[in-house]
Amino acid sequence: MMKRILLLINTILLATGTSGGALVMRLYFIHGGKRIWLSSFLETAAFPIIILPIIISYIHKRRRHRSSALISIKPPLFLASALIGLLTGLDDYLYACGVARLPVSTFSLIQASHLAFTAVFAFLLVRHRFTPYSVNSVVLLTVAAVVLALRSSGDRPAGESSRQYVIGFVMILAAAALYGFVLPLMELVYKKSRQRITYSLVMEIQLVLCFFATLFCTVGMIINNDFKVIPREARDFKLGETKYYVVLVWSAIMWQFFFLGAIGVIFCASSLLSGIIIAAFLPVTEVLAVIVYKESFHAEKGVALVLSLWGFVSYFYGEIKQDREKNKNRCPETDLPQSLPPNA
Ligand SMILES: Nc1ncnc2[nH]cnc12
Repeated sequence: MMKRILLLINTILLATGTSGGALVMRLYFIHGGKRIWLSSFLETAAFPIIILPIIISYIHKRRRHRSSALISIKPPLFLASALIGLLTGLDDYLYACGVARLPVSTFSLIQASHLAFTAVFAFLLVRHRFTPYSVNSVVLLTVAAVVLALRSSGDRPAGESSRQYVIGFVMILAAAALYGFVLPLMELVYKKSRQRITYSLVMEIQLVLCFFATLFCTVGMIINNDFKVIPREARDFKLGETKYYVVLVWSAIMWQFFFLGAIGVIFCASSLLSGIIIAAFLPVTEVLAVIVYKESFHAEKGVALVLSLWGFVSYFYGEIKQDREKNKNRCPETDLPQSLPPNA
C-alpha cells in the first residue's frame, strides 16, 4: 500500500516536472535567454531542497531506532550515483542544446525515441519482462510523438542556419539515447546494491546524483563565462529582470521534481514506467504550450494527446490485471501450481 502511494506521488512529481520543466525552459529561450550551460545547470541545481525531506525522514527514523544515521549511503552506492550524476550532467547539456535549437515538433519526435531507447536498454540491462500491454503502450506512445512531429517540415526557427539545426538534431538524439540508458542503469544499480534500498536512500541518491551533475555543468558555465553574463541577460530579458530570475528558480524546481520523480518511479516500479510517463506527457506539454504560450493548435496535437493517454492507460491496465492474477494465484482455493508467469 505504502509503495502504491509513493508511486502515485512520484508519478505526479515526474509528470509535473517533465511538462513544467520543458515549458519553463522554453519560456527562457523564447524571451531572449541564450545560455545553454546555464539551462543545463538549472536541471539539477536545486538539489539542496532535497535535504529537507531527508532530514524529516531522519527524524522519523530516529524515533524508531535511536542509532539511525542521517546519511546512510555507503561508498559503492555513492560512487555509482556520482557516475550516473556525471552522465546526467552531460545529458542535461545535450538536452538544453536541443531545446534551444530545435522547433518543438522535431524535438518531440526525437524525444519519443527516448522511450524506445529506454525499452531496449531495460531489456538489455535489467532483463525487463514485457507484457502485451506494455509493448502496446510503447508503440502507442511512439506513434503519438511521430504524429506530433508530422508538422515539422519547414519549421526551422527563423534565422537558424542548417548547420545549427543539424547540431541540435544530433544533440537531442544523443540526449534521448543517453537518458534512455541512464534510467535502466539506475534500476540496475538498485538491483545490484548490497544496501537495502528505501525511499530515504533514494533521496540520498538523488542528492549525490544532482550534486555531480551540477558540478559538471558548473565547469561548463565557468569555461563559457555564463556566470558573468547572467546580470546582462537578466537586464535584456523580454519579460523584465525580476521575471528572469523567477524563471530560473522555477526551472530549477521543476527539474528537481523531474529527476526525483524519475528515480522514485524506478524504485516503486521500473525504468520502463519512468520512460512511459515521460513520453505520455509529451503531448500534454504541447497542449499546455497552446494554452499558456498561445502556440498554434493543430489536429495532430489532439490526436497525439489521445494516443498517448491510451498508451498510458494500457500500461496501467496491464499492471492491474497482472496484479489481480498474481493475487488470484495466491488464493488457497485456486491453489494449482502455476508454471507460467501471468502475461508471459
Ligand atoms: N536532461 C533531460 N531533461 C529532461 N528531459 C530529458 N529527456 C532526456 N534527457 C532529458
